[in-house]
Parts: sequence; structure tokens; C-alpha cells
Amino acid sequence: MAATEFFYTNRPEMVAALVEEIAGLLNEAIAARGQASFLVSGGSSPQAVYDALAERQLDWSKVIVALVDERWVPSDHSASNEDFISRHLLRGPAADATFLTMKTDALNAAEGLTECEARYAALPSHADVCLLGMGGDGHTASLFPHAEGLAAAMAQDSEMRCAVIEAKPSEVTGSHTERMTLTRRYIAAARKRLLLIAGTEKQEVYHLAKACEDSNAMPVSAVLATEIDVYWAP
Ligand SMILES: O=C(O)[C@H](O)[C@@H](O)[C@H](O)[C@H](O)COP(=O)(O)O
Repeated sequence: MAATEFFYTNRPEMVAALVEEIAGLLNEAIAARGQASFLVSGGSSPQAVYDALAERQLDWSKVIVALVDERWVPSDHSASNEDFISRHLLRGPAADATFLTMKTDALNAAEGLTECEARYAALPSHADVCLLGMGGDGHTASLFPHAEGLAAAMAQDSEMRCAVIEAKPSEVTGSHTERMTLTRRYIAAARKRLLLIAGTEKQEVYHLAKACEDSNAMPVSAVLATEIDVYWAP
């Protein structure tokens, strides 16, 4: 299995193509199974995708949007992915979607895992669309290199959909090292995985990750070994 590359000369063209693919996949899922499940990443790259997708006239009442990962911060915190998705995707027509979030009232992610996993039990075994990003350190979702909790999150026989990560502090993590994330196995179980990366630095990291055989050092490499559509623009 491998990556199918969709490389563009500019970001607007890439965003338009990715929005078309996601909208098509969600419509197909609704037509085939009566509902669609859309796993969404945070970060900055997908913002334009969410802003455009929010305006699409889909039957959003039949779409479940669920976070791929979350920083363990209050939902009104500037670093909250829940807040980011609410502001950029769940507005206009898309406000009718159901939203599964990860942050609970628990003091820490470890104590929040049981409730988070119970929430995510509402999703099908195979989510329809999973939109991923990638950091310059080779992480995806919140599967960070050599992180505490990474072995459990990456276990190929895990029955869990969610996992707790304590990332090693870096320029990429900033101060938000305590995370909740989808497991590698639940990401791999999605019917369609999409990776959105932008810029020449990330293109170099992507090529390194494709060749990397140590998924602890570059967790995104495990996802690149599955069928995945990779969207890139400079
Ligand atoms: O919580 C997060 O930060 C994201 O889910 C994370 O995995 C993101 O996709 C990458 O860090 C890329 O982020 P950028 O798109 O901002 O480079």
C-alpha cells in the first residue's frame, strides 16, 4: 500500500481540489450508509479547507465530525482544536453536523481517556474520511516522536480508538505536550486517509518519512505505509 501524491503549484488550487474530494467522499458515505464520519486535524494547514468546506451544501445533519487529536487545554483556549474546528468548520451549513470532541472535565488526559473513548464509540469501526496534517518532526495527529504513551497509541492490535500522549517538549509541540489522539489503528481503519502538507520544508520531511522504517522516530511513516492521498503545495 502506498501514498498517492496530488502535488499542486499553488495552495488555492490544492485547497479547492481537497475540498472537492472531501465533499464527494462525505456525499458518497451519506448515500451509501445514511451517514458520514469525518475525522479532522487541527493545526494551521487545514484552515482554508475547513473554511471552504463549511459553505458546501451537504446534508451536514448526517455528518459526524470528530477530532483527530486535542491539546489538553480548555475549549476556550487559543490552542484548542475544538475551538479551531468550531470556528472554521462548524458554521454556516456545516453547523448542523454532530461534533465529537476529546477534552473532558478531567484534570488530565489520562483521567479523561475513559470518557473520551466512550464518546468515540459513537463512530463506526471504519470512519469515512480522516484528514491528517504532519509536523516538521514527522508527527501526525498527536503521535509525536518518542513520546510517552506512543507505544500504546501505535500498537497495531489496539482495540482503543483514543490514546493519551505526553510529547517531548519541542519547537513543534510548544507548551502543549499533554495530548489526546486517535490511535494509529483507528486512523488506519478509516476508509480514506488524506494528508495535507504545505511548503518545501514539509515536502522534505515527507520524503524522509516515506523512507523511514522507524515509526517511533517519525510516526507519520506508519500512516504513509497505508493507502493515503497526499496533498501538497509550496
Ligand atoms: O493538534 C495539532 O497540532 C494537529 O492535529 C497536528 O497533528 C497538526 O496536523 C500538525 O502539527 C501540522 O500542523 P500545521 O498544519 O499547523 O503545520
